[in-house]
Amino acid sequence: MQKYFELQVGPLTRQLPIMPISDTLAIASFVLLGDAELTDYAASELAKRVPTDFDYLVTLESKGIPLAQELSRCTNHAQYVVLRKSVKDYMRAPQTVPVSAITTSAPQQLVLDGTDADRLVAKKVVIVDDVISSGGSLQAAKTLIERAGATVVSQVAILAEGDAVDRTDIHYLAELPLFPITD
Ligand SMILES: Nc1ncnc2[nH]cnc12
Repeated sequence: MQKYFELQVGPLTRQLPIMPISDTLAIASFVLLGDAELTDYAASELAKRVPTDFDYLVTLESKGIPLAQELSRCTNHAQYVVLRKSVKDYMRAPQTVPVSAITTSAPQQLVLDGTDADRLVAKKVVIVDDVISSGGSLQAAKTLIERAGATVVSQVAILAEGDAVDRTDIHYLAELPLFPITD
């Protein structure tokens, strides 16, 4: 029988299906894409937690994109930057770093388009994502942003998962447990 974790974010409740991702670990599957209500609520709350003075939000493809869009609107920022998972033909001088993520077994990469890298030179950046878990994606994002000559002034997410709940260098709205599989 399908098991669920009840997630509470402020006044909003969601039933997240618990899905195995390996022989030993299951996660409560949090899919922000398509959840307009939660995206808007989370953005309005995160807007209170980001510094007043920053230049760009930077998010990671793909689940962070609607959140960055709405958070940009809430904080009056006309543009934000999306770090992609693959190099596209239309990119100029893309820069890549390897990344390991809890939900993807195959090696992944994170890509910053050179045009976006130029925009980030000497800028103050807030990284925004849906979930921070192992921190692998966040670290890769930070590496790309700093290589471009920008400074990360804050890191925010809707959820912190597993050990990320103890991090003091991120702001988040709710905790998400991991579910070890024992038999
Ligand atoms: N619990 C989760 N659900 C969806 N994506 C994730 N990425 C990291 N943890 C996740």
